[in-house]
Amino acid sequence: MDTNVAMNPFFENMGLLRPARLLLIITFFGLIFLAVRKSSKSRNKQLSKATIETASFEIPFVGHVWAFLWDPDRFLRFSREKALHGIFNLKMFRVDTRIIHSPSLMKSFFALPGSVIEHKTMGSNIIVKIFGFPAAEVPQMITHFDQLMNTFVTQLMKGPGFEKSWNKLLFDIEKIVPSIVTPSSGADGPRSWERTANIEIRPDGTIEADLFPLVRNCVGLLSSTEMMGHAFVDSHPDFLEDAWQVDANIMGFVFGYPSWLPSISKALKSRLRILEKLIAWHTNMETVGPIVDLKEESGPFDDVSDLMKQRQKIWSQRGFSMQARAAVDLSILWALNANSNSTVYWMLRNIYATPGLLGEVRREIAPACSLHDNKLKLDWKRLLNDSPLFKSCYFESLRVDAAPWSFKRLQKDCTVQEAPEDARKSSTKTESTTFHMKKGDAVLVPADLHHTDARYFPNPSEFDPKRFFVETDEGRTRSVIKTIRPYGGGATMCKGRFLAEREVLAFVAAMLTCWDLEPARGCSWEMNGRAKTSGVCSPHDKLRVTMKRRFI
Ligand code: HEM
Repeated sequence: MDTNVAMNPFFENMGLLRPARLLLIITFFGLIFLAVRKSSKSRNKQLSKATIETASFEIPFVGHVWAFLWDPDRFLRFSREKALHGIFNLKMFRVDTRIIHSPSLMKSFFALPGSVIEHKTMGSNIIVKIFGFPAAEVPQMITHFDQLMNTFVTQLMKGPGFEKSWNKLLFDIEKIVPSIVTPSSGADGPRSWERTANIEIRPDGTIEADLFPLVRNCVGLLSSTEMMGHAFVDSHPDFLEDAWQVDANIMGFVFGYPSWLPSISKALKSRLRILEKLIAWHTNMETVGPIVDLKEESGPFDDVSDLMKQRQKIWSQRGFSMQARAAVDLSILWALNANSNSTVYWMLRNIYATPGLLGEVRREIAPACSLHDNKLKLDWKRLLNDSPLFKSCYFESLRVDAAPWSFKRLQKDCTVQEAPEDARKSSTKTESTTFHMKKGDAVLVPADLHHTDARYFPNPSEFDPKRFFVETDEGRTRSVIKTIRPYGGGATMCKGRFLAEREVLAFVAAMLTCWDLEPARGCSWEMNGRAKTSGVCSPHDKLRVTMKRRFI
């Protein structure tokens, strides 16, 4: 007999206690069996399967295409109100297009693995269509996609580059904003943003300008210089004008509108001008070598951001063409400017347009914004963590003015789950519901369909920042983004979201501290509609303002 077994008291006593032990074991496993059965029964009770409802107005063969194209926003909102759940189906010709808009379903959908929502091929094809990336290099792009994307994560979201990036950006904001609309009297004539904003200086020293182009170009010039450095920006001082042309024709590029259409032809010329300058910039950088490894100064490329320096090394190591590098950099310039610049505009306008809010916000941020020697100093921690009203104005501006649509195609069958509280009818509110979707289905997540849903945001068209307030256990008020989705979700969720938040807050704080704005004659803070873009909306109207320095 094995001595170890003999010495073990359990086995020693086994013979004596066998019937009792057997009973014990049976009882033990019996209890486990009952518990498992009970829990699986109750799980089944709390989880029901449902088929995805199809929206009204389906026409044979074309499905919902007509209703959708006629007035997409109205049709989607109508269908949302009719549906039992936060998901419904549109037939686009023969393709099932699942529209998802409740918070739990969006979360469940964006959590699906990359094998279900493949993004590298789709992302690469998009940059071919919109930004002129060479189609022949798509396979190479897919291979190195993660390595290139990771530079955003380490530089703009976390890791050592993150703090450095936004500290640098803020350093320059502190210098630039007080002189933001002090027009140049340089020999080169007015800068492009001065021209597009139609700046006029009045005899009393006040400035009159079109607010949207002013804000969008000033913010753009600042952030693009931080990202690319002076060598690129100086080589093409009007690059932002060209970027706006591309931005205005994104959908035309995606759907391959013919190049003889005047707007597409103009946008193609703009794209070409930027690409040529970016190609020259990359070619010159290549002669210096990987700048990120240089111990000594790199001359005109010294002020290129670390993000771009790191990417230059990868481009070079992986042997991408200059055209490919330029096209992707154009997409970055676009991502950098397309949404945050407009958010600064909307946040300013919303604060001014809401009775009483301007004074309240100024009082809150005053301790975080101080002026010394005509330079603005921002206390970052305070602005970000101790200014709940101000931060909520940012979230509320994104809720009201950002309307990005995330579009995906499923590579595999999958299920998504809706939490009971998101079901629209009380009868379904006690249980979670799962929905099955098939390989090949299209999925659209229009963020604004949730942002305008009165069940989550009462009086959705009202600008009410306090809806983002939460009380902490210590009785403090904090601002929390809650369920809005201005940055999309999943693997392709915006990589610049932290940078954007800081950039927008810094710029708006600086503008509120340094300037008093008033609508010029014939204009008003009242909104006259918004034009939908791929992300944050553009204004329909032209708001001209007079600007007066608050501190001389
Ligand atoms: C308020 C400002 C911004 C908003 C509302 C915004 C919104 C978005 C949205 C909706 C997407 C697509 C997400 C999806 O596919 O689900 C996106 C992607 C992206 N954004 Fe932003 N963005 C902002 C600012 C920025 C800034 C300042 C940068 C800096 C470069 C940036 C960089 C990117 C990049 C690189 C992607 C592509 C991510 C990927 O495909 O993996 N964004 N953004």
